[in-house]
Amino acid sequence: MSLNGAYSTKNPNLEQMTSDFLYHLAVNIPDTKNPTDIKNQFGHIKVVCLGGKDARMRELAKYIHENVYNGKSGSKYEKDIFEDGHRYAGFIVGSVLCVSHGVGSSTMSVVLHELIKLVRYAKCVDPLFIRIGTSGGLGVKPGTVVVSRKGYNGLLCSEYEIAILGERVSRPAYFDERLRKDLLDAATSPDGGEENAFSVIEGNTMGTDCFYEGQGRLDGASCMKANGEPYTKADKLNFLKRCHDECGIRNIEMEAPMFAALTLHCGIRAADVCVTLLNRLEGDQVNSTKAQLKDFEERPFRLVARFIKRHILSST
Ligand SMILES: O=P(O)(O)O[C@@H]1C[C@H](O)[C@@H](CO)O1
Ligand SMILES: O=c1cc[nH]c(=O)[nH]1
Repeated sequence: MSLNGAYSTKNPNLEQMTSDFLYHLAVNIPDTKNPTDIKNQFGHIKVVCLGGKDARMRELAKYIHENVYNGKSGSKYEKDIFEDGHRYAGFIVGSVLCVSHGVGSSTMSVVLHELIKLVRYAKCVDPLFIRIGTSGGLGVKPGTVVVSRKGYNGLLCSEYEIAILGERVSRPAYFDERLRKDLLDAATSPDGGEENAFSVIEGNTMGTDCFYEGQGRLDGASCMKANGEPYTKADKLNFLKRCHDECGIRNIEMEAPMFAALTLHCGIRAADVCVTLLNRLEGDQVNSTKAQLKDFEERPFRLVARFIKRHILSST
């Protein structure tokens, strides 16, 4: 399903707040009814790209400057605009904001809440949020880029569950269909031929709260089942095959259900675009060389940059 662009925060208390401080971004909004500075700085943003590492987001800003704006973005894209918060890094390049989110849903949800408020204060029009990440693949060649349909949690449910006021709250976790299709379209040349030297596929994405046991790895500090017995390679492969066959999961990372759920809840169109670093049916250790990792991490950049050129900048 695709959203209509009418996004909103889901918090009536914000209407009563005359000022706001986005603590982790160190962004001050002294007058929420008339946030002129915020509008001037961020009002033109059309795409917010998110990814785990500060350095990757800095690289992405540079890549977009060079490849989307042909070196003429006119932006100080190397300046970390959130550096005073000492938590996340942010870089503006043209109408794109690139922000790091750390590892996992808890660190990403903090920056996501603050960014959703930020785009709303800035009155950005139909901003798109795209996560540009890495993941472990399931039955796909390392280096494949997966554009997610739905996020699944580690219990194989497509939902994000959070404890709020001592109660379990569960929210659906699917990504925007139109945005996914536009991203997949950007993987092909106008005549329908494959432009990429790598595969771009759609699939479901499992996002877990743990890189090791949560993803069925055998190489964590612990490797135990619910009954306290160690799990075996066969147990792991059984689970990963269930993920693949029963749920259509093609990659595993640590943010998809939360990211899908919070953006959907607030009416923000979002996508998860992750490269797979390894095939988890073949192993657990991420031991790509530095050069391979650079090549792999750049693949989602290439897709998203082409999407921005084709679907965002061409319509302005
Ligand atoms: O965006 P990144 O590459 O950081 O995303 C994945 C999922 C976790 O955050 C992390 C685990 O290594 O990488
Ligand atoms: O296997 C992997 C690789 C990257 N990120 C993950 O969360 N899992």
